[in-house]
Amino acid sequence: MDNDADFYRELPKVELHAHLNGSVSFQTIEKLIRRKPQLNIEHSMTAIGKGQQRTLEECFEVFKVIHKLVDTEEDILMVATDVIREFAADGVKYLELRSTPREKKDTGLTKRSYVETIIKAIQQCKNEGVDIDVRFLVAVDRRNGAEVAMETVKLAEEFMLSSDGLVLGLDLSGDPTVGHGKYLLPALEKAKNSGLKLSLHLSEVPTQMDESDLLLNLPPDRIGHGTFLHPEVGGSQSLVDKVVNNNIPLELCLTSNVKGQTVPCYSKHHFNYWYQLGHPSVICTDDKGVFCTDLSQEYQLAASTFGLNHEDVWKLSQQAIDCIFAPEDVKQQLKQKWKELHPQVFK
Ligand SMILES: CC(C)=CCNc1ncnc2c1ncn2[C@@H]1O[C@H](COP(=O)(O)O)[C@@H](O)[C@H]1O
Repeated sequence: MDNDADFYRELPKVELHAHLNGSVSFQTIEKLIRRKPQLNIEHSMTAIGKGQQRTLEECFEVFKVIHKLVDTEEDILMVATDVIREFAADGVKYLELRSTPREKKDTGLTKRSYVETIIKAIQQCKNEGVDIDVRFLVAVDRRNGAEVAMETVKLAEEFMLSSDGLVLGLDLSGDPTVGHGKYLLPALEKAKNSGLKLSLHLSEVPTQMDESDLLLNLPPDRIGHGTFLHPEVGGSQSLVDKVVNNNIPLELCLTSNVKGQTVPCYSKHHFNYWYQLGHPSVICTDDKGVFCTDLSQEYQLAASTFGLNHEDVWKLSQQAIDCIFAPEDVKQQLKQKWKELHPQVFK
């Protein structure tokens, strides 16, 4: 068909869980490879194609390869502007990008200039009139421990105050099998107390029950993945109760979880559990470049797997507006936009 594909492309969408360096498209990787031929990097090392799967460990190796390709301010500016334009072309009207500030001595890249460059990319796209509202979450890689987490929080706080509302929060991500969230608690508490919104990757693997129990007490403002929170997959009712009682939305990434093998197949994805509960859940891409997907495809997959019709899908994309970190007036503007677009999408 492709009226159906057209519907999903035209559907206005909100993307809340997109890691910048995981979102780099084939075309942009091509440009980066041309800039750095000496690295001998091939496409097969930066993406996981259709029908392919990798272990979690292998997936995290992919990010290391992409990080080698993206290590100057110029690279970051190109990657961020390309990613923003691609999300806009996919019908995303509001995007919260996240990325881990990195420094690279030999290229002069600092963590501060890293964040500044992403802000510059957001402003550049805005000035060009790209039809998308983009905000930024500063990411903490759990691998780097408590001290780096605290430094990152301080940087995020500064940018929250100086970026005119573009920097809204903090993301906790990185290889879930490394480190323990208890060491990061002081940094996360500081972030929360200063007004940064918290989106935490929780229970991405089954061994994180204690950590999730602890971090849910903060409580976070949103949860990334939450794959193993519910009792049917080894989580617990008390974890579910904490999520439900605090009304914490989940960011759910179907293809990422299937390709990374934390979920056995689409039909067993925990989207169904939370959707049936009526709990706020937002479909997201995670790493659209690495997992060769886009948000339209992810909505279409959720619909075909779980039997949602176009009206259900519309409601799902509209409900995502209530889960954004930007303030109330932005939510109202987006709701108005959805209202205006409805006749066009259902023509
Ligand atoms: C391996 C797999 C199935 C990935 C999907 N799930 C993920 N879980 C945790 N952290 C992630 C995931 N995807 C991306 N990241 C984080 O995002 C980084 C890449 O984007 P960036 O450099 O922060 O701009 C990775 O190094 C990692 O720290």
